[in-house]
Amino acid sequence: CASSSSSPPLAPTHGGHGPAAAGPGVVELNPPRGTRDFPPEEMRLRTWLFDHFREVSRLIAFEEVDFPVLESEALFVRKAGEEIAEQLYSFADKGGRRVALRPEITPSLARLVIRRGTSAPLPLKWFTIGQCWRYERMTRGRRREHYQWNMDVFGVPGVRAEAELIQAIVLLFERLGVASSDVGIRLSSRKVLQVVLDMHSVPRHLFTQVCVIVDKLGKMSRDEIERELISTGLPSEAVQGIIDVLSLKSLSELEQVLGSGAAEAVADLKKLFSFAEHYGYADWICFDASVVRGLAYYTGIVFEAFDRQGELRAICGGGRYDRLLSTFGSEDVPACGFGFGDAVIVKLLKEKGLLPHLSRQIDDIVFPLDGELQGPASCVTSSLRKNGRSVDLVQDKRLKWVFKHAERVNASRLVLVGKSEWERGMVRVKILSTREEFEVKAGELQ
Ligand SMILES: OCc1cccc(Br)n1
Repeated sequence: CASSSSSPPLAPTHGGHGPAAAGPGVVELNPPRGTRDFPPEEMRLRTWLFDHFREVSRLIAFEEVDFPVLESEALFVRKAGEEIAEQLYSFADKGGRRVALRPEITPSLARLVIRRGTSAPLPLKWFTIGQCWRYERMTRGRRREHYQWNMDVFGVPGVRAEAELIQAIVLLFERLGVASSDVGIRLSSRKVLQVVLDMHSVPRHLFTQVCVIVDKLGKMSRDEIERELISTGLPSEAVQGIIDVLSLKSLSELEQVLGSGAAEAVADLKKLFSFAEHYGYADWICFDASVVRGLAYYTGIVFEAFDRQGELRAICGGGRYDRLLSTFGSEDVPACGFGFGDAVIVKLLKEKGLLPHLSRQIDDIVFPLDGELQGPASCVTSSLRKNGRSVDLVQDKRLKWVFKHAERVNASRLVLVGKSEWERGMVRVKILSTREEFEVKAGELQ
């Protein structure tokens, strides 16, 4: 009940007047640039998608965790030139502390694993769905926030963790009606790139920077990639070696070109392909040496889901990060995980005609036929809700409006509380699908 002088009036957006022209004292009604509101129809789609994320996480026996959207900036400061670090949504809070709206969730997961220490028996299989942020100059008009489903495994050094994660992704796609003819999962190992750099005596400290640059393949021209690689100080023959290896499309080619140096990477990949056969998702995955992903901390298998028509950005992506925890001053724990954003998948579903039709659904509408029956109507409503029925108690409307409303919200029943029926302890029930109508004792209505 703030007085009118203390808060500027919100521009009227309902009642048919439309938003007032922006001007002094009129609050901006759009959400901050790059962010979204979720009105009911959008929220139903988001809830539908997140329910699938949750159900798949349950199927793979992952536990849900959560974290603050706001983290210490230090959690994300890395020197590898990642876009995610360059676009960090960071600021000094009122206490002068450097904080950031998280751009990703993996560092928070790692922070909690460290906090929990050895009290948490390994392996840990954790998932979360959370909003992530970036501060990008709006010149590109891209979003500044999205929601990401993350699934991460801590304490499993072998690729069977990656095999579990890839099954989660495949199960999700299958639940949404996406087939392996629509989407593939390309995978490789960063150990491949490590071997190439070692072959050319490139210092190890350049590894993460090289990976971040190489990940821009497909988004930047090959010449630009080569120029960026040269600018890190790589000798030109190393750059050529990298570009040549990235075009390899089979493990046998990889073995031929890299020889025994790639033995570990090839063994990991062969084991993962073997697991894929046993899980039954082999037709979803393919080896692609150009996959490196753009996060500095990946150390092994990396993977990303892509639309086979090649029109969209990666739908999800992830990989192994066995040395992230030591960057936070802790003992390392082998780990791998993926992030699955809420935007590209919806674009894919739209393109494939796979978006669900999600309308509002209410079990009962209770309507008092005149004013002094509002009390009894509330009593009937309360009893139905305690029995688990979703009830819309409608007041101060004409009956014609109530029938229209019942149709709009796909109500199953209309419960009319009328004077003569109530005096006999009864209410009138209309089954809206069959038009069947009957009286029932108010106390027995379920
Ligand atoms: O995938 C990179 C990213 C991070 C935070 C927010 C958004 Br939108 N996109």
